[in-house]
Amino acid sequence: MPQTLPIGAVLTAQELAERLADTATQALIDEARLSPKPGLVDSRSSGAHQDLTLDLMVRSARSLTPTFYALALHSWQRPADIALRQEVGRLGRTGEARMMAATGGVNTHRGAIWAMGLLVSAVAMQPENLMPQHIAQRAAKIAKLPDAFSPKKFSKGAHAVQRYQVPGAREEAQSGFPHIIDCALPQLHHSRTRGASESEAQVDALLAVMTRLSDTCVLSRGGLPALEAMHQGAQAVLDAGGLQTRAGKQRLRHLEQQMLADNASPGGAADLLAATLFLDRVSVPD
Ligand SMILES: CC(C)(COP(=O)(O)OP(=O)(O)OC[C@H]1O[C@@H](n2cnc3c(N)ncnc32)[C@H](O[C@H]2O[C@H](COP(=O)(O)OP(=O)(O)OP(=O)(O)O)[C@@H](O)[C@H]2O)[C@@H]1O)[C@@H](O)C(=O)NCCC(=O)NCCS
Ligand SMILES: Nc1ncnc2[nH]cnc12
Repeated sequence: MPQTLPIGAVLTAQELAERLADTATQALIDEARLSPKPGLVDSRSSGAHQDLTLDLMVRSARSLTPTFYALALHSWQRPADIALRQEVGRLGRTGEARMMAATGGVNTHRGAIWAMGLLVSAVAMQPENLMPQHIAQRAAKIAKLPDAFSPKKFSKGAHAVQRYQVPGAREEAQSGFPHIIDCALPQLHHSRTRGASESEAQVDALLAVMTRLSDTCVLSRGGLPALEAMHQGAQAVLDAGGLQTRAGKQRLRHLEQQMLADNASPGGAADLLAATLFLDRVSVPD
């Protein structure tokens, strides 16, 4: 069962930062190991990826602990203002550089650094207010502020957002992580309540995100047909009762075959699942 993090006003900034950094890192590792995940790296295979392995994902996650620690420490009891936005942006870019150094230049967790980094900051800003929706709203406030030092360079995500006129990673954060708050967390709780095992409940939470997210990784690799196939396939698994049921497992195998045929990987949904696991472990219920 997931550990509840006993965060309280009694923790020093350093103690809180250490706990948040460890919890964020573990959430990334748990996401990477979770199986079966269609198209993604998991404990069975590298999914649709040629340049990723589970070992690389775990190494990448571990390289990010100091970044999450620094984000928490610098955000401790601070308001969401331009100064904090710039600090968070600088630390996030340092994290991206650490990740690239740890993986030999492979992008394993860029989207995760963004989502998890903002949520780690948001917890540390107000550690006495730990309702998931409130944490996500604080993260959104930082994400909406401009970062004058952000380099203007090409990204596949920004290209997909423009080409398909859909929200991407930036917009997900700016709108308060609706796919975590309205899809993944409720599904996680629902599946647990229905008696699913912890890993089945986590896969169901991933699928709940995959039913609706405009995942720019899927769009970049397979365009709109691949995205629509993912939405429908993930919904079909949940309609059959999720991973807990025989029919759900069968439909998941079908979704996986479809995604591999499309060369599609829901990297954005995976990042949001990791962020969901983090929030599930540090927040208090609404
Ligand atoms: C705001 C940034 C996230 C930059 O965003 P942008 O869209 O411009 O850039 P991308 O570099 O494309 O990164 C976006 C990543 O976000 C994930 N994602 C995709 N869709 C969504 C969505 N709808 N909602 C949320 N998250 C989403 C996804 O990350 C995962 O996929 C990565 C692998 O992607 P890619 O390199 O395309 O890989 P492949 O398909 O495998 O490539 P090939 O093999 O085909 O070559 C992986 O990293 C996952 O994490 C998107 O990739 C943000 O980065 C930013 O502005 N940062 C600046 C620093 C900052 O301000 N930080 C503050 C907080 S710490
Ligand atoms: N498990 C995973 N496989 C591929 N890309 C990812 N991005 C984040 N988690 C991932």
